[in-house]
Amino acid sequence: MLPEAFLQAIPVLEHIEKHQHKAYFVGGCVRDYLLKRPIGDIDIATSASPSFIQKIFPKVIPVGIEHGTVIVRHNHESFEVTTFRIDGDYTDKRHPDSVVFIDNIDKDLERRDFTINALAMDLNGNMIDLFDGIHDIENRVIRTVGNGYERFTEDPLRIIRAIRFSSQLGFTIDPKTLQEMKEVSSEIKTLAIERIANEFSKLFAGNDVNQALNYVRNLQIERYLPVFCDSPQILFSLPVSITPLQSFAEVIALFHLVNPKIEVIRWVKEWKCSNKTKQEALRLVEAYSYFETHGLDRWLIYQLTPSLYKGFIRISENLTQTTVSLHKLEAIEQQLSIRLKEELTIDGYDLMAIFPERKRGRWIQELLNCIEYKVVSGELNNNKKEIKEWIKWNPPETD
Ligand SMILES: Nc1ccn([C@@H]2O[C@H](COP(=O)(O)OP(=O)(O)OP(=O)(O)O)[C@@H](O)[C@H]2O)c(=O)n1
Ligand SMILES: [Mg+2]
Repeated sequence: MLPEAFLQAIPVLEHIEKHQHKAYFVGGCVRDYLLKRPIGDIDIATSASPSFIQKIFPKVIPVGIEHGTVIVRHNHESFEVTTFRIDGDYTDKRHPDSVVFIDNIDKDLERRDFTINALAMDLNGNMIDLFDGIHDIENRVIRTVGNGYERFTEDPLRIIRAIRFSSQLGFTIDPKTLQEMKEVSSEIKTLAIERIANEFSKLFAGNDVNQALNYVRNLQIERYLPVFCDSPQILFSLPVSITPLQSFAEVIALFHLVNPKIEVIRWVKEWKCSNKTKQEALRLVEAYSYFETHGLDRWLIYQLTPSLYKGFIRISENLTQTTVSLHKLEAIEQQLSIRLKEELTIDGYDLMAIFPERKRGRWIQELLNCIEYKVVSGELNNNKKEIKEWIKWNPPETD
């Protein structure tokens, strides 16, 4: 019996086959199925043209129709359906200049990156394995389909993908493939940084991140990566054995904490990260720096917010070799009397009313920050009367 993810896609394959076209599961989903790993996205390859797929399914999103890819929506799920194709040259290193649709899957599998990704499976679970992908899965090896030099030149991102798969799957890279990666590695500098960042996030999240980082160091890939290219030693500054990180924000935070001269802002800018990544990295750094001097306390937990607890734990684990328990963070969270500044029972207007003779100014924000700290750390109750009383005895200095 196929896993649930495949079962949901079966009606899509059946519908294509009903129209006298071939359809297979391909790529990562087949690999992960054989490895009994959780299945991510389901990719389907077919002999039907994109326009034919658009005709026979009611809901089709033409995401990359010029390369033969559409998304079929079925039962509120999305399936990437790509027409069998052979690729022309890749002048932009990302998209082939031209693609030719074909009606046979063999050549389609031949253009793919690694043998473990070049498997196809039909509706009944029968495998098409033209390049010994199953053998390589059994032996836990990453090997290119055919000539590695060509595969990596077509898309140099595959060099980083190979290392990412070694991290995620714990596979080793075949020596010949590794040599070919080395030969083409300088082409990495032609890639869009967002694509590299996406692979790097997955690389750092893999269970075998340390093996993967050794590959990165051995191939000296840092020469072609922003920030690292100016300070190659930072790749060697990490603890010898790190535990996986689950987001690029965590990666940036860790690198900044071990190399404080390189600011988070520079990482974010040169790696073209989102604002969300930037904010998370800054918070993690701030929290960890506070933790180093104050240890775990309510103020730390309050600043961190629950969505970053696990990231904070992973950063601490990498830097202190001791484990901070999630349970402990949550227990401290329970003690918090407020979770947000807005929950304070006092605001700027109240402060101005207490000191009517004072002009508006920085003192208001500073006093509010001070009250916020005292309430969070439990020195003051979040009670308007009590806070006012405290202010009376501790009036702010004049600006
Ligand atoms: N540069 C690339 C990217 C993808 N592929 C092929 O397209 C398939 C789907 O690509 P993608 O979803 O990016 O990778 P997956 O192998 O499915 O891995 P993931 O688990 O990350 O989805 C791959 O298996 C591989 O056959 C390729 O040959 N070259
Ligand atoms: Mg995939």
